[in-house]
Amino acid sequence: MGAIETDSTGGMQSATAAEKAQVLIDSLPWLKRFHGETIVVKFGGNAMVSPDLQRAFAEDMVYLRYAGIKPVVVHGGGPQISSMLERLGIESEFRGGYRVTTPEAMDVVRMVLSGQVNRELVSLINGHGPLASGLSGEDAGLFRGRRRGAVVDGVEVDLGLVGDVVAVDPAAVHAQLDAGRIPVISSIAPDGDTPGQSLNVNADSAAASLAVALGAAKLVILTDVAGLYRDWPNRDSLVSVIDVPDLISLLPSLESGMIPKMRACLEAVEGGVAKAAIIDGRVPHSILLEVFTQSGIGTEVVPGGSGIATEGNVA
Ligand SMILES: Nc1ncnc2c1ncn2[C@@H]1O[C@H](COP(=O)(O)OP(=O)(O)O)[C@@H](O)[C@H]1O
Ligand SMILES: CC(=O)N[C@@H](CCC(=O)OP(=O)(O)O)C(=O)O
Repeated sequence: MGAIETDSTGGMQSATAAEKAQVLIDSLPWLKRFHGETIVVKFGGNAMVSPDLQRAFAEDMVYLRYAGIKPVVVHGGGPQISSMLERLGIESEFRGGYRVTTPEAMDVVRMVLSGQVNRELVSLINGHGPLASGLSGEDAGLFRGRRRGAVVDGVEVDLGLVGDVVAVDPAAVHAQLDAGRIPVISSIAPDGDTPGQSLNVNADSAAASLAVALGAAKLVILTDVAGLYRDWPNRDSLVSVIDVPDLISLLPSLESGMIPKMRACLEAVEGGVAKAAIIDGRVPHSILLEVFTQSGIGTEVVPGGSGIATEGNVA
């Protein structure tokens, strides 16, 4: 598409009819590849801070749905939780990429994710028709969680009410998909060991567990950077494709938010999802570019074993 002039927002201001048609035709192999398939999309809190980006994201989900693909949204809301905690004067800190979650903070996490962010996304999608339906990981036995800690600088850290998803019953999601809906899921899980207790699950990790349970064709994680940087924050070290063995060796050197994200990609691909991608949610409609173009954007994690990692050559 090098010949097409674009404006500052990436719009095709002066594309000819033939060029516009070519863009549509170029998507044909991907429409065929993903028709009838499930794609789990994780929408991160940092990628959803702008109302315009939220609206574009909702359009993309509707577009995928009408293209015959089954999108399933798992959302975070870390910045939104932090801002509510601050307003309420409740302290919170991150250790090893996870929020240390007290019982008081857990109430806020649940209120913001299931009561605010989930509702906003559902209503934005439903501005296009009655398509989206909100769920929490607590609904209909969707997720079962177990408390986890973290190891920071070689020391075991208690994260409080933070958990991993250890079992998924995707029946409720299948029911929504069968009804033609777009499920929108918040990352809260009931604690399988303590009835009545909810756990705060990192949304990347929840999305990966769900992608595996659904047998999704792809997991796409939207965030606020262009992808994985091998040598963060060196902007020349963006990784375009990385295979599982290479990612496993890179994981111990990663920092903060990238740790759960790359662990999630690993879990998804090792669980049978053919590809997991980290893409830049700040680019409007980045998900369409990821799904419907040859090179995709951002960083793709693939099973591999062939040492195919490449840097600095993102499309
Ligand atoms: N190696 C890395 N590559 C890319 N980003 C990194 C890396 N290490 C740390 N980061 C940080 O991780 C952040 C993304 O994680 P996070 O803030 O949790 O996003 P989200 O809200 O989308 O889940 C980036 O904005 C960046 O600051
Ligand atoms: C345990 C843990 O850290 N949970 C996250 C859940 C939300 C989330 O993952 O949001 P993003 O996708 O926007 O980062 C949190 O409390 O912030």
